[in-house]
Amino acid sequence: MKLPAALPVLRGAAPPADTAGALLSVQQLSVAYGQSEVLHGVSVRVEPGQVVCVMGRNGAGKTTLLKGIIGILRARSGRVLFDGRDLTAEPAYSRAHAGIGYVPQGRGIFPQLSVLENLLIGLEPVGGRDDGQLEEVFTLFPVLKQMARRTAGVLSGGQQQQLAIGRALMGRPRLLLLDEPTEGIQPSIVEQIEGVIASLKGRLAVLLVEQFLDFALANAEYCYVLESGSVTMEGPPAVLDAQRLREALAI
Ligand SMILES: Nc1ncnc2c1ncn2[C@@H]1O[C@H](COP(=O)(O)OP(=O)(O)OP(=O)(O)O)[C@@H](O)[C@H]1O
Repeated sequence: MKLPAALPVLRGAAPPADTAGALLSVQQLSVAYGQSEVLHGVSVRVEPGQVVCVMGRNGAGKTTLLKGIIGILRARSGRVLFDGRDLTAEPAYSRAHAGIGYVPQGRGIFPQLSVLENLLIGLEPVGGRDDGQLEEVFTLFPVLKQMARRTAGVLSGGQQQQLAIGRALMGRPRLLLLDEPTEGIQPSIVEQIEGVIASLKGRLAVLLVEQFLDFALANAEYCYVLESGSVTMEGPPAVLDAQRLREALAI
């Protein structure tokens, strides 16, 4: 993808004060591992149906941000609001029940269980009810239907990624957190995952962590760049300074 010509960097742009209309509003979130704070006052906003990308080099704090949003890691300070509801003190399962789906880096599938069993586990946030999600997931990822009875551990990396996304979709999330879905995946599957994200656009909001710049810029409507645990750039892909972006991502 051709990057746009250099335009102003929106460094240190003030976080949106109002949360009206936002599906997700992360406000000045700080997260620490023990005494070591790695996320410093990060503010991120996702509108309903919007695809938003978080970029940054290794160790910038992208995964920590997603874990702070889903509640695997607790906030040291700041707030996580979802659909106007303050989830900051809520455990991860409450956030999943509220409508946040999470596809962790490395996929987090259960290798000993079958593909179908993995998918059915994804129904937990909706009380085990399948109102057609399984067929929808099979339509999005036909290979999962073909391999439904197979042990998930035998799937290729790309198939496991599809399974992880499919499992998250079984819970009918309104926001999907995707941590590096293209990592270690062959180009044809990257295209397929890109197609799925495109097909989800408008129906479901996606907060995508991605190091693959072209993938991020092609798919996101708004981007944040994290450096050392802080947002240093943000804006729609067309207004991000291409040179500065490459420097921030060390490309
Ligand atoms: N369990 C942990 N205990 C202590 N420090 C951690 C832990 N997990 C991550 N960190 C540190 O927190 C910082 C941010 O890590 P994080 O995994 O969020 O970065 P990232 O941007 O997702 O990187 P990557 O692209 O490599 O996944 C890094 O300095 C990392 O070493």
